[in-house]
Amino acid sequence: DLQLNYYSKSCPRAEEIIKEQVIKLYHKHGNTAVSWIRNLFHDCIVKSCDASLLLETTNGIKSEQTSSRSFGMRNFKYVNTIKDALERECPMTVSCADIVALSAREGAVMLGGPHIELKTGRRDSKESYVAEVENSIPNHNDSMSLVLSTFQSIGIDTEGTVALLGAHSVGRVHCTNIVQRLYPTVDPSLDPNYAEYLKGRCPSPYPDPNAVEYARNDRETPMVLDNMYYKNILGHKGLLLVDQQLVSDPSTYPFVVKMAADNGYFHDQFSRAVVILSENNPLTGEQGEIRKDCRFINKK
Ligand code: HEM
Ligand SMILES: [Ca+2]
Ligand SMILES: [Ca+2]
Repeated sequence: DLQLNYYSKSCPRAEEIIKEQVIKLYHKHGNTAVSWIRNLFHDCIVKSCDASLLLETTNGIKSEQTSSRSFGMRNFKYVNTIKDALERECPMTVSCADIVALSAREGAVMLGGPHIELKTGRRDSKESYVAEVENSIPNHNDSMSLVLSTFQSIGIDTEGTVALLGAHSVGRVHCTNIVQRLYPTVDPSLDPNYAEYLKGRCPSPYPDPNAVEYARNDRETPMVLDNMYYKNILGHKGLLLVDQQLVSDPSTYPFVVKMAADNGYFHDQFSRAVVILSENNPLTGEQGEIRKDCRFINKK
């Protein structure tokens, strides 16, 4: 089973090393911290928190990163920086799955979020589950009831789901994911002034998907994991349809109001939900393996 401080004997400085590396990377590329949080969601909700997301396409393996749901994900190469630091201290000991979990935890701290106590001892998958990605991760224009039932299926309740979407208080969205709400007519659930601003960011209804055209998720505090997200969506300034639906759906709306009013409550609920997400169906004991390189399964 997962336990607190799983590496206390085998690699006592493991958690400290991950923290040091996340801090270092944050100072070089602030958005790495944002990526670690998104990685946790995209890895853990697909089958298990098992670093399946990190596998690259090679003979016999098609990477989950190639799924359309992974669009916009970045900074995977810096996972290697963290793993290399761990390998130097304790070779073949710390799993990539625990790097996913703990880097997300430290990323949240760097972005002014809560410090979350997480168990460790996850092991790494020996396969990619690319075919399951689209069923496991909702699309940004799916209905709220589908989103809620997806999270429910891994034990995250409505309140926890509302809190997790608060991760959209940081980071960016590319224009391809926004333009349906701007052209040919502006979605009436968008604040008209905000829509004008977004049109400035995304001037074409047909953005080149390879162009680096995007808007920040939260114009107010784009690099702070705070409850500004909920204030924004209450003010009709949500970027994705899924964000705006938290306000229009009567089952989620009361939690939005509460989180908008109380950053501490948001952080508590976010922490609670991250723990559940990070403990989804882990590989433990003799299951899976400890990868040497997070991008590839070990050679036999
Ligand atoms: C139904 C649930 C969700 C949907 C449909 C969704 C969808 C998306 C989409 C479409 C983007 C923008 C990608 C782009 O255009 O570059 C995005 C960004 C992001 N998402 Fe989500 N998301 C969901 C839940 C979550 C959760 C639970 C987390 C973490 C706890 C999360 C963390 C992030 C982060 C941090 C970004 C910004 C990434 C960056 O700037 O590099 N999302 N999400
Ligand atoms: Ca996974
Ligand atoms: Ca923010």
